Amino acid sequence: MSTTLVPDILSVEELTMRFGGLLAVDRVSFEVPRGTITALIGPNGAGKTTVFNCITGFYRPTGGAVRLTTHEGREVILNTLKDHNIARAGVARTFQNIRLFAGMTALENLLIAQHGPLHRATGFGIGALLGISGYKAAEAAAIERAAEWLRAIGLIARADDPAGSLPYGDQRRLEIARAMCTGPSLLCLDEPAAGLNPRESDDLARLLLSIRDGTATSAAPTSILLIEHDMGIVMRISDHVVVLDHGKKIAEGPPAAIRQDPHVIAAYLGEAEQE
Ligand SMILES: Nc1ncnc2c1ncn2[C@@H]1O[C@H](COP(=O)(O)OP(=O)(O)OP(=O)(O)O)[C@@H](O)[C@H]1O
Repeated sequence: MSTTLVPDILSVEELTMRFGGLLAVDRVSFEVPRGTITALIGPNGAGKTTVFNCITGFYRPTGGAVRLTTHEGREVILNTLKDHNIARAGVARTFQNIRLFAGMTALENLLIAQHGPLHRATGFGIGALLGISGYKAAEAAAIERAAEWLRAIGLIARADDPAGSLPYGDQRRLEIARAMCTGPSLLCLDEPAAGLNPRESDDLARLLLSIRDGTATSAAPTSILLIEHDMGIVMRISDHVVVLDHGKKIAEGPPAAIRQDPHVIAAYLGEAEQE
């Protein structure tokens, strides 16, 4: 879809997911252009979360393909991998419901996210237990990365507070920081603005733009795929919008065009206006 020579970060090709007799996703194709925030929108039951679950390995699609081209230019066919290998390939996600470790501190939540990379960095060896320097260096880097993200989301002063004691909007941003601590090529967010007040939504919008642009921390600019019902946020921060209805793609384009698309107005925005 992109007109540049840079490969899209994600390419979804003829993706199909059937649950028994229900065709939840019907030959859906779209791309997430590199360096963008791409939103996946549509009415309830349109198939958005199912598409997400196919991309992130929670479901094995009935048909079609999902290709990721990582930061380093490596192409990975995601639909053949298990979910932990998809995470390792560079796809991080958050869920509709908050899934932090509520009793652990904000900092601990961000360190746990880096457990796999930390151990890989040291060859899963006994060095970790013996405190050998390679492990110590990797551990220090993990703590520095966590601190950077805590600063980026304005929670460094609450690093040692249990995650469950934080206000809801802070927990939402902490989940995003946790996903970013894995150093993904693609960040997938399922309704990150759900339940946020207007100020929290503004904070979220700023955070997502800074993640896309690589200005949040020293991490590279990161492409984002976003499911979101809050049209205010979608229209404000998305570069590209894909619209599903009844399992099919009905429109795709920049937010300004999507806002005026008659199919979208009929299927989704029109419905919202009637509420
Ligand atoms: N595990 C499953 N088993 C059977 N049917 C499912 C399953 N997951 C989703 N569905 C069905 O697939 C269709 C698409 O659901 P999905 O959750 O992907 O929609 P959505 O666009 O994310 O909706 P919402 O905005 O309400 O979250 C729905 O009819 C849903 O009931």
